[in-house]
Amino acid sequence: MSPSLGLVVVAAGSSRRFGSDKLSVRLGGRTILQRAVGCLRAVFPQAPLVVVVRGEELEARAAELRELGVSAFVPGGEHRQDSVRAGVEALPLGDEALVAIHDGARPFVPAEDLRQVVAAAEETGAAVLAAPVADTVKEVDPHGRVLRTLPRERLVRSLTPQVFRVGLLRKAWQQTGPSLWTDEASLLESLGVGVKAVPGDPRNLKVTQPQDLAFLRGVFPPAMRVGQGFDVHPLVEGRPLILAGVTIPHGKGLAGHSDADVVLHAVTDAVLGACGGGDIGQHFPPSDPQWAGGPSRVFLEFAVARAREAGLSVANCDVTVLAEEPRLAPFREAMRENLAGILGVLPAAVNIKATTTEHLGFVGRGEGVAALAVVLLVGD
Ligand SMILES: Nc1ccn([C@@H]2O[C@H](COP(=O)(O)OP(=O)(O)OP(=O)(O)O)[C@@H](O)[C@H]2O)c(=O)n1
Ligand SMILES: C[C@](O)(CO)[C@H](O)COP(=O)(O)O
Repeated sequence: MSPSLGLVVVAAGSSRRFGSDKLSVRLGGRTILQRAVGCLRAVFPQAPLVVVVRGEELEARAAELRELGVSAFVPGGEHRQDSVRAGVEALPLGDEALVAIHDGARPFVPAEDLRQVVAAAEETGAAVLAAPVADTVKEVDPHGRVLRTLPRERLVRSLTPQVFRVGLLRKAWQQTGPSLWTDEASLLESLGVGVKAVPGDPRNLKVTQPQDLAFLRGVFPPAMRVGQGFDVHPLVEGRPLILAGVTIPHGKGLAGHSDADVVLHAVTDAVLGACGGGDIGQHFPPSDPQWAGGPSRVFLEFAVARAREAGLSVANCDVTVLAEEPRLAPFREAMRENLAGILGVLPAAVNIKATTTEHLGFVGRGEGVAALAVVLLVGD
């Protein structure tokens, strides 16, 4: 039995007005296209879903959307309406079925809006989501001279999804010539088909220009992940004391497999912790001779790269060093700058504190140095 509802997301545009690939921009940790497709998939988990993409992006988009149960990716056409047609014709739908057509550039559709517009189309054969107009709307001539003010109470902005009986669309495509339509509702209207406007959430915005993102970043706040790290190394004769990559003159230094930079180790664990990347020993085991005596910045660079792969970058880092001696205040700025450089942030986003333990415990007896770190990662 063929399905009663199919879904099409059009994503084959050129983002000309935006200036770069807008559908790949991340909002709250997911791309605009992932969010647009995800809105439909969440409400209709079983419906066949076609995503129409630019020919050269077929593979990349398939990878990007692999968890969303897309039935097929098809190449788009020159205009949005060509892409819509390619998507609808790729679905296994009879004339009586409904198809919901959605812009890949609209990342926010409330589930209830989607259910309402489909329900309206079941009744009428053609329905679109539509938002009220808040401004006074005027018609102007090509020179910008106002011709008239339109009656605002009867105006709405046409959104997507737009839902139609497939047979109505097929008939319309047969009957019309090469005219351009900015949406499928206008195509049907031109043939006298009644289209129901269903009130939709005004936050269902189509990303068209870069400034549209400012609004949507409020709808999808960035992901925030916090991580903590802790490390200890023994203080011994005959080793340099290296903290946050800075060599500090002192009679003793820290013992360890690498350069034993206790600060960088604690920060590495904090970054790994924040992005769910395990811990330093897992990635750089002390049993592996290649890290013997090596600089610990390699470990932190690895952790930062790991976070970046997850779409996260460092917002700030706070470190506490526990050492009875030497006094670290004279080296604090150098340590801060070095650490900031590795984390890829300004020094103002890094804070280094030092404290003794009042002669208590292994730190107090001068047997070792400990470091605690907290890192905040933010997504884009
Ligand atoms: N030939 C086209 C043109 C547009 N679209 C899709 O239709 C939606 C609405 O189009 P628009 O916002 O105009 O996107 P772009 O065409 O990418 O933008 P621009 O006109 O600025 O190039 C977008 O999801 C876009 O990817 C499409 O699939 N095929
Ligand atoms: C379909 C649409 O999103 C409804 O408002 C709009 O018409 C698309 O227009 P565009 O020029 O393709 O961005």
